[in-house]
Amino acid sequence: MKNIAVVGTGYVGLVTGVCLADLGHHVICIDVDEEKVSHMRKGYSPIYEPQLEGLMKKNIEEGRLTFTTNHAWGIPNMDVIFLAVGTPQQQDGSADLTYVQRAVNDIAQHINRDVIVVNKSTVPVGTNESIQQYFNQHVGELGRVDVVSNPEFLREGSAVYDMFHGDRIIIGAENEGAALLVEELYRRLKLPVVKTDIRSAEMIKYASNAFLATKISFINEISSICEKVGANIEDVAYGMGKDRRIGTQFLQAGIGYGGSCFPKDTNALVQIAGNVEHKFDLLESVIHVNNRQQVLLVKKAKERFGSLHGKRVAMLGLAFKPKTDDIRESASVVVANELIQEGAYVTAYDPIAMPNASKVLNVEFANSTAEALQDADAALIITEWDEFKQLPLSTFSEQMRVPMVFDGRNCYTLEAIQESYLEYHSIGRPVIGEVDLHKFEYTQNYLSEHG
Ligand SMILES: NC(=O)c1ccc[n+]([C@@H]2O[C@H](COP(=O)([O-])OP(=O)(O)OC[C@H]3O[C@@H](n4cnc5c(N)ncnc54)[C@H](O)[C@@H]3O)[C@@H](O)[C@H]2O)c1
Ligand SMILES: O=c1ccn([C@@H]2O[C@H](COP(=O)(O)OP(=O)(O)O[C@H]3O[C@H](CO)[C@@H](O)[C@H](O)[C@H]3O)[C@@H](O)[C@H]2O)c(=O)[nH]1
Repeated sequence: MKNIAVVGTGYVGLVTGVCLADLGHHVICIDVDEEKVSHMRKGYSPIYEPQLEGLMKKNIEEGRLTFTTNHAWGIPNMDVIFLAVGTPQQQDGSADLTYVQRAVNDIAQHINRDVIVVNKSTVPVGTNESIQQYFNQHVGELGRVDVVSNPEFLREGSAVYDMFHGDRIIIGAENEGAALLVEELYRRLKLPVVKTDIRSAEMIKYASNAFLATKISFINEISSICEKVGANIEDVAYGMGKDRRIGTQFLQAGIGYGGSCFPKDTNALVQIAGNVEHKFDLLESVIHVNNRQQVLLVKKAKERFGSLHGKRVAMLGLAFKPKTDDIRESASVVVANELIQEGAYVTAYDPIAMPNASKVLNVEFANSTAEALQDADAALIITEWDEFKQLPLSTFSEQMRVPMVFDGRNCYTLEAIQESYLEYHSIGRPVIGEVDLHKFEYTQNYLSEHG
């Protein structure tokens, strides 16, 4: 069992640290965010991620997991140092490597022996070679550093599960001994290991995310054609996915992909490809389709009402996907801002993500689905939380002023909708029901005039 430091304790670093500790290693998680660290020391996870907190507490109690803000305490005497800091998007779409550079500098200052630095941050091809050169120049006589690229493929909302049951572990290394040692760290997981050179490992990460994003934009384009020709995207995706060469996963049509990875990684790969010789036209279209898809519900609602000015709109779901409190690049942010711009009054509800959303969204927040739907003229479903999928459809008709639903995640079967009193617009499927908007307008005018 090895002594491991993990630098950067966000989604990737914390899950990596906790899971490596659970495999039996001694892990010190280092983060510059003092509040986060003091929280984690007490066994509280700063992020909502199923299974994570329980596993964290267990490994703290069993003495294999500690947290610090102090690189000088965490870095010396380690066998392996994982790097898992953020690589956000810059204005031009390329990856911002500021945090990586700072963390590498922090690590270099405190290395006192031979060590392997394993990079899990998603970085442009060539970055890990630059990191290797930096260590070669700055660590000197105190120890030899071997940099290994080990990109991460976990999904938020199922991160712990993915760590233990991933499809593959990618190890990119120039030094065979370093690659073997990293493989050994994960041995108990019994997962397939792909060993390659560093540049190919870096490329595997970007290419994988770009391909998955392409699948989503492809099925979203097909869903628009389904709407035009009267086909049903659910049946089309199922029928396509049964072909094992295509596969059923990532063919869920909706209001586009969000999150901290697909948007930034697709943009970064477009930048890596460049503007002239290898211009990545296909991926640029994927991004364009996704931007269009994120505003689709607002477009549909606007078309249906004529104008959204003064309408009360309920937004169900804010997280970029279920089972996470992350709203980074979520369609909800785009949708809320569009609605506000159109002059609508927005009330939003999300089972988990409201504290994060309240930092960036200027909307009203409700305490429950029913409260959000109260007197609404339209409901927009943004995230397919089970809570919404299991909602009796009568809740919409009972709570809303106008029972008009725009479902961006196809949460309900058309059969169930047919038995409800809703007008229901979804993605790539026929519209069901038709409310008489004149009747509702008349009632509203009558009530406002006569009290
Ligand atoms: N979030 C995901 O699902 C996911 C999955 C696979 C890969 N990735 C990649 O992994 C990397 C990390 O992503 P994330 O979502 O975990 O980021 P994050 O923003 O959640 O966490 C990064 C953490 O690093 C800390 N940090 C920054 N500089 C530091 C330093 N010098 N020393 C110590 N700590 C420092 C920050 O305080 C923060 O807590 C990114 O490159 C991302 O693209 C993310
Ligand atoms: O069929 C689908 C599948 C996903 N999505 C959307 O795509 C986004 C991303 O979903 P998902 O991939 O499940 O979550 P992430 O946590 O962003 O994980 C992706 O990004 C991570 C960061 O790089 C990688 O590690 C993972 O392998 C990769 O799946 C979300 O907005 C989903 O709603 C769809 O619209 N349709």
